[in-house]
Amino acid sequence: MKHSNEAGFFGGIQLSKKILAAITEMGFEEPSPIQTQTIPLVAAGRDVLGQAQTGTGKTAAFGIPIMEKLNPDSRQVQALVLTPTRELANQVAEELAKIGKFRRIKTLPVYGGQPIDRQIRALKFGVQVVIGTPGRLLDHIRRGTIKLGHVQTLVLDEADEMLDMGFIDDIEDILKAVPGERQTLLFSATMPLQIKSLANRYMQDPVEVSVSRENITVPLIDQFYYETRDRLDGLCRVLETESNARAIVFCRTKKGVDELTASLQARGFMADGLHGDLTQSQRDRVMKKFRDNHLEILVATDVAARGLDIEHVTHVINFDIPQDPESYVHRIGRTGRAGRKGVAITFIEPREFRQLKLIEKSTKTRIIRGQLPSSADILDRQREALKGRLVYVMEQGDYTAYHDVVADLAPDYDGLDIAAAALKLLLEGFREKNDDKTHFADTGAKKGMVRLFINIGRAQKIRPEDIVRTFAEEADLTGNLIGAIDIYDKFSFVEVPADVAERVIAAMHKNTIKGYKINVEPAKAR
Ligand SMILES: Nc1ncnc2c1ncn2[C@@H]1O[C@H](COP(=O)(O)OP(=O)(O)OP(=O)(O)O)[C@@H](O)[C@H]1O
Ligand SMILES: [Mg+2]
Repeated sequence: MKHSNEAGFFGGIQLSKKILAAITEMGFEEPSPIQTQTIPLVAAGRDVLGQAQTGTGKTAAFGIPIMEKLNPDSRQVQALVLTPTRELANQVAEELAKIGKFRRIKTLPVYGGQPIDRQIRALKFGVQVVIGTPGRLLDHIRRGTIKLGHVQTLVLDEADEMLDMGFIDDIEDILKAVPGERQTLLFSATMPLQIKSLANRYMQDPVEVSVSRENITVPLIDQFYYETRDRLDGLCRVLETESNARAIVFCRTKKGVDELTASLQARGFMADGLHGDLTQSQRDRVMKKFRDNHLEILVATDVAARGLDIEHVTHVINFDIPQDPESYVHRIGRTGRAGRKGVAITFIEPREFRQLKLIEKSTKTRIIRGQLPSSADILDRQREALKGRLVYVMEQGDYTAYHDVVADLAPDYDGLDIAAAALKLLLEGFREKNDDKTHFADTGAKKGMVRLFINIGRAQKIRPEDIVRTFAEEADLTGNLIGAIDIYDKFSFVEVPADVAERVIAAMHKNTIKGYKINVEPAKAR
């Protein structure tokens, strides 16, 4: 190869100048342990079963030697990488493209939910590396729109997931389309024994590289659990105390994701949801928002558990406890990546304690019992944050319009008192004394009314009129209620007279609108 005489070193590994320039541009200075151990093996053509903790550079561990070996002058697909999710296919494609940039190697992500015609055109034009999810790849294989006869290297990223029941048939079908004489690479942070033995069927004399057999979770992640019966309240407390958090919150089901997203949005958090029932363009939009830091909270199913590398995720929160220890390892691994610190929080109900212990045992880690922040803690933090914002406003200097207010009060009140009262007003809002008979929090509702939060999930076909009518009928509040209900934006809130609020909630709990279960609860004060 013509580049082989111009070489340099990445740690102790010899690489061509072009690859070295690319990874230097990516900010890589030293290889990570999995890279040190596997790059030479992959370069030498061996089959490798690679296991290393989340966020320790497994992508480049296979990506660097693959991009080094490929022939950029041939337009045949020479390497095929399989990933379990579309988002991961995209991300791996991008990382490989960066590594191969100066060798002008073309990579193409191929997954469902994207127009197939565009993919077919790109494949026809010729690419050297395809990164795809099994379903769409099979589609191309069956249509004859992808030729895999020149594949030299096959990678199963998240190998244990790919060889798990859900994907195994598809994988076997794809294997039939690639040459038997090939290099096979399997990577994951978790490699259960039964998967390992299964893997042997697809590999030839594989070398097993295991960087962290003992400790499969990342030591830089502080792991806590909170035991509570009101997880939504607990989550809000956590999120409210962490003012600069960028969190991924995992739920067990798609419906759970929708409901939690709506609840968080209704409480004013910048949150959005990700799961497999959304359209691809919705998924792309949410991912982009989160990556660009336009979202504080990504609420997701396990579709986001594996492989995703999003900068500066500070917290991973298991709103629902993961189904198995592997899922726990991968979920929390979305934080604490590439040497950064992270926090993982798992909410459990008392009956889930055993499940938590099982996770602790099989991951050989300790998950420390945490104390949920009290309302006083939250206020403390908010006061601190307020101080910062106040200084900012003073530095900006654009508040002379309020001088008169202070000047009016100044003869009768102390300046320190005026300022402190103004801050209290800002943080806690305005509440008249004696207006607090119910347990409903002050949410800024009109006097004598309370605000109820309506969780309509994804039942977006419901019109405001349907809600009003059902409220009126079912709570037996015909007549006077209808005029009293105010529908707010996205019809997330209604305001009802304080004295009927309890009845409305009870009646709506038994009820559905157009077949959808509608959850109604008192809105939380913010
Ligand atoms: N040698 C290196 N030096 C600095 N950063 C690196 C190095 N290798 C990889 N990285 C960066 O570390 C981050 C994590 O890498 P990667 O996504 O490959 O981890 P992973 O081991 O595949 O994790 P997971 O198990 O979650 O899939 C990425 O942002 C990647 O660019
Ligand atoms: Mg990975």
